[in-house]
Amino acid sequence: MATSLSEAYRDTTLQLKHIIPLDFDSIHDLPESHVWTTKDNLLSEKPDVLSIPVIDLNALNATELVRNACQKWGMFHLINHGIPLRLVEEVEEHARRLFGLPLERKLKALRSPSGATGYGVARISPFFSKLMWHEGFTIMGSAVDHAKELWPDEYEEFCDTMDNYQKKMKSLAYKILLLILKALEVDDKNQNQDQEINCTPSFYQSEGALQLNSYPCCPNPNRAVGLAPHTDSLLLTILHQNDTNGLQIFQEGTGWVPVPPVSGALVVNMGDLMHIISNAHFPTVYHRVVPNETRHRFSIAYFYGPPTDSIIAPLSKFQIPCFRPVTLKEYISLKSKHLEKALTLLRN
Ligand SMILES: C=C1C[C@]23C[C@@]1(O)CC[C@H]2[C@@]12CCC[C@@](C)(C(=O)O1)[C@H]2[C@@H]3C(=O)O
Ligand SMILES: O=C(O)CCC(=O)C(=O)O
Ligand SMILES: [Fe+2]
Repeated sequence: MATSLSEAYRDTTLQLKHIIPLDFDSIHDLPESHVWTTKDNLLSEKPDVLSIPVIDLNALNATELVRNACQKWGMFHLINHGIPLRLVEEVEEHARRLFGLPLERKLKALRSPSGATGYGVARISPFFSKLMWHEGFTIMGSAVDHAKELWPDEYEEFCDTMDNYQKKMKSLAYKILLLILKALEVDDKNQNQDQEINCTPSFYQSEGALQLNSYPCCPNPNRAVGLAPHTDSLLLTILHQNDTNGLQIFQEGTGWVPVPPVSGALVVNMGDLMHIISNAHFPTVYHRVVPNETRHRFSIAYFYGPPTDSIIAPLSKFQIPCFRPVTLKEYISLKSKHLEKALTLLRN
């Protein structure tokens, strides 16, 4: 039987100190465990002129706009995406309610050491000597087991909303994937075009994960890190951010560029698997979150990928593939051991 996404994480057991978040409610000063040094390049204001493009999903030239955005940034804001604003607001409200619970209640839904879902710090935590000003809640499919742990008598509304959001995200992600494949000119000039998309089994089915992120107000934001620099592992990520700044992406030659929220838009970013299938034409986005002294940031990220046993390789139109083929399951294991170096290890 095929391995599910959560099962693919089973071999990567984490220690509890890399799962349990801080009790943010009881903290008034930044604890030493969360103080990052200046060499972590925390302060980096960049010119406001640089901004991620905003793309209308229904624009006639959407493919071209997506191609340019993916090449230059690996990221874009998407408008007219068809996800009802009310649904996005509901998911955000549920996230606020969840993270607003007392720590002892949130710990009832703690991610298990070999698990992938539930409450906890980011999976990348073991790669850093300092801890992040962040707490997260990961959902893969039904959230019912963890929701019952949080709210034994009133878990249904949370589950229904998360199911509905994941369903809508999945179909939006598929639409975006087809647009990106078109932007990669899979269908250009040669007869193989649609064949390549349609013959790639991994594009028919998919696996996804929903991550609720919370970055509470931080007593000393200049010395703390919300989410440490990382790239997302799967094909693409669709992100909603509340009206609080914090997300930044790294641009070679420029440095850290802020990605302020655009009202009603979702942020789409390329992940490692897209970098592989695009034969490195599209960058995987290196990004981080900086905390805020007065505002509590929430974000909702949907990670979209192929089934874990499908083989990911540069599209066959690229005659000199710069990566070797890999299954998602193998890639998850490589990433859990080597973080960003995982991609380099796959280079031909
Ligand atoms: C499918 C997934 C992507 C993710 C690991 C996860 O199993 C669910 C959480 C995701 C997340 C969110 C915060 C940043 C990140 C690097 C992490 O530590 O957990 C991503 C993971 C990823 O893209 O590899
Ligand atoms: O909060 C954010 O904007 C970023 C979240 C993120 O990078 C992630 O969940 O992978
Ligand atoms: Fe991310």
